[in-house]
Amino acid sequence: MTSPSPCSVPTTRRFDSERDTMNQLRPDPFSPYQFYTAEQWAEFRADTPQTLSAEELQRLRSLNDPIDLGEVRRIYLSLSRLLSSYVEASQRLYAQRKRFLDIDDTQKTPFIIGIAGSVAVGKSTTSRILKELLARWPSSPKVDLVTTDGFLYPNATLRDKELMARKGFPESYDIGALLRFLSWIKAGARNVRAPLYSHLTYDVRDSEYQIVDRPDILIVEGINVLQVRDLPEDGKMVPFVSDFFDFSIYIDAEEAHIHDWYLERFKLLRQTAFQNAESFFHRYAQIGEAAALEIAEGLWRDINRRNLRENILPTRPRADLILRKGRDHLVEQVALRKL
Ligand SMILES: Nc1ncnc2c1ncn2[C@@H]1O[C@H](COP(=O)(O)OP(=O)(O)O)[C@@H](O)[C@H]1O
Ligand SMILES: CC(C)(COP(=O)(O)O)[C@@H](O)C(=O)NCCC(=O)O
Repeated sequence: MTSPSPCSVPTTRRFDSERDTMNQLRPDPFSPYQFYTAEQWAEFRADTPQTLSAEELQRLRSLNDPIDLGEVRRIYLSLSRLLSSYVEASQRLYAQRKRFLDIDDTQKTPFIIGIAGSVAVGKSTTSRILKELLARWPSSPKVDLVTTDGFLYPNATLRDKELMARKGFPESYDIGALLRFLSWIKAGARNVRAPLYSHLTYDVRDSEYQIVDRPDILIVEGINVLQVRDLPEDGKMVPFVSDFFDFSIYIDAEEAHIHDWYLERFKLLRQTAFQNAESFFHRYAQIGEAAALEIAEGLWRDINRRNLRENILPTRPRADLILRKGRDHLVEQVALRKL
């Protein structure tokens, strides 16, 4: 296959928010990333077969995500092919290291993919599609997906710590539990439990867990997965969640678009999930649309946008791959780390 050439000329793009103007993805000769338009990226698909049907895709996509099979062809098949070469290379390296150390065991180590990005940017859809595509490789690997919301502290604890308005910020997660989970997975432990979160009750589920049993590939999705922590002065060791990743992806979009998607989703949820009397947000289905949208604006501005600016967007340069979406949710640009 002849490789498509990357975009070499900086693209002139309009960024509405002041924040994005400072952080825009701008191809430059010294960037650690190689930039591709969606069309250039699509050529890397080569002969990777399209294994998803329209019905399956419908099931995988989130509420307000218009993703179609064309987008799977353009973006996700190339990504699946790239990841297959990373997984093969990592398995070879792992086997060589065992030979070097004269270790005689057949235990496998899962390949871990981290998926980061703002609330409402579409991480869930990307993660579910990747999970399906990777599981359909000819080698039929076992692929599991874990979301980090299960590792949030329960609401009772967040209330005690006065962190309810900081849900999703680094301090709202039990990072120790997430790190322990990842070390067990990497060590090849069997039947590791991951806690689960309910968007309906807006809380961690009580005594309900997902069992992760030695997958070949584990996808770990969450807004916080590329965050680094301050180093303590007492010399205590502080591993980062991303230390466990073999590959990481950041889903990116202009802040103004993510804001609109959050609001659009809130409107849709008012007509669907919030109608359920069990929903934490049920009261927002019962008030007028203008009042409900004002509340959604506040949640976006005071929690999710703040978190995006302070904790999430600053982690973008740590990703191996960045998928930059346009207004219509479709990926317009792909940046792959070359260094
Ligand atoms: N209040 C809610 N009620 C029901 N589902 C929700 C609610 N908020 C978010 N979701 C769903 O939870 C999933 C994760 O959402 P989010 O954390 O914003 O990440 P992303 O939009 O990047 O996937 C999405 O599928 C979304 O549709
Ligand atoms: C649960 C979330 C923090 C996302 O968690 P993640 O799976 O990314 O760890 C987010 O969906 C959320 O609830 N944010 C708080 C503000 C809000 O209600 O939108």
